[in-house]
Amino acid sequence: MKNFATDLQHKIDTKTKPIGSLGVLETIAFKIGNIQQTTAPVLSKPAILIFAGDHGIVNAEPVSPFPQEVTTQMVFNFLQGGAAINVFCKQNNIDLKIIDAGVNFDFNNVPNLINAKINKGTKNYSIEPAMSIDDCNKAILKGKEIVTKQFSEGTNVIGFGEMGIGNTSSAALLMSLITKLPIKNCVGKGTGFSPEGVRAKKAILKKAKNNHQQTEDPMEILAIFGGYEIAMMVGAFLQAAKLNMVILVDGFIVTSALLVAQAIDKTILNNCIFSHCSNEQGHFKMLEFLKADTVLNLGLRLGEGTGVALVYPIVQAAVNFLNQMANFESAEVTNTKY
Ligand SMILES: O=C(O)c1ccc[n+]([C@@H]2O[C@H](COP(=O)([O-])O)[C@@H](O)[C@H]2O)c1
Ligand SMILES: Cc1cc2nc[nH]c2cc1C
Repeated sequence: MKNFATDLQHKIDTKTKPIGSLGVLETIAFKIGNIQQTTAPVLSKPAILIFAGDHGIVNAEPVSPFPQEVTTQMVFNFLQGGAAINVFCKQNNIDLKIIDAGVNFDFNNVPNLINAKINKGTKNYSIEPAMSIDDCNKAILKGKEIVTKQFSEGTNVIGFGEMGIGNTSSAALLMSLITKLPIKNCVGKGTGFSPEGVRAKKAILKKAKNNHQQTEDPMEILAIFGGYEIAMMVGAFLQAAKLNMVILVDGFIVTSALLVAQAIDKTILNNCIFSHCSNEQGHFKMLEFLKADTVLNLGLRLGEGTGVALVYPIVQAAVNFLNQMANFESAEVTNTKY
């Protein structure tokens, strides 16, 4: 008896094209068909959720060339439609939501901003855990709740973006603890540090890592070194997989949240498509750890979910060829004899 995967592969292989000639689009089509367990998958109401949060360490140590207030300023920029992610979402008809996960500013019911604030930024993990386990859990729950709401609005394909000055440092620490790679392989220039800046950042983060009891528990690692936006994305990943959505994975910080989420539940990876390889040194090794192939390699290093917004038309094209192309028989095209 033939199984489902064989039927799906047969449908892909009998389209009017040489076998394999649509390359990565064929891999994507197979993956989405497999997620939805159908040979005629549908993508509905694509959405990107941007989680924003501040990091206590930023005001104490030189881990970013930008000051903390840029997180707040960029949240206003997202709400006004002026950021890169706004432009790309508009171009590709992607629903965009902005979430205050833990920004160090009182927004006081600013229209269109989803208020999920747990605290006004994390604590400085050079000296104490960034979050209490309790607050970290609250963030995870909020992330789950927000994804459930988006799903109830009809979304079955989702991506996450983030904004948080200093969050490449958190991401590097999470990466180092989960992959067991040394800090030096996980730290990069972030928003644009000079080589000297990166050197100092590595020394600060190595010291911060050694200031805490080493643990292998993903929840503890997240609470000690994470951020509210990262913890909320961990919850978002877990819930999106539970709801069997197609999950599009963005750059370095978003993938660090996925590293934590997959340490809690490995099966999440079955639902993930990786948009791009970020230019942040460390992302490539993160992807290698996850055995993940990416679709784009555009030298992106922005975050916000921009890789996801840019890859979406290609993902849609994969589903469209599967649903709309003729096959050799229907189009009466002669297939290979050999
Ligand atoms: O997504 C990426 O690969 C990425 C790589 C480097 C930087 N970023 C963005 O830059 C910010 C963090 O950089 P930093 O230098 O402040 O740690 C944060 O807002 C991220 O969205 C994002
Ligand atoms: C300007 C700016 C825009 C960003 N978008 C995501 N991270 C960012 C960091 C900075 C500094």
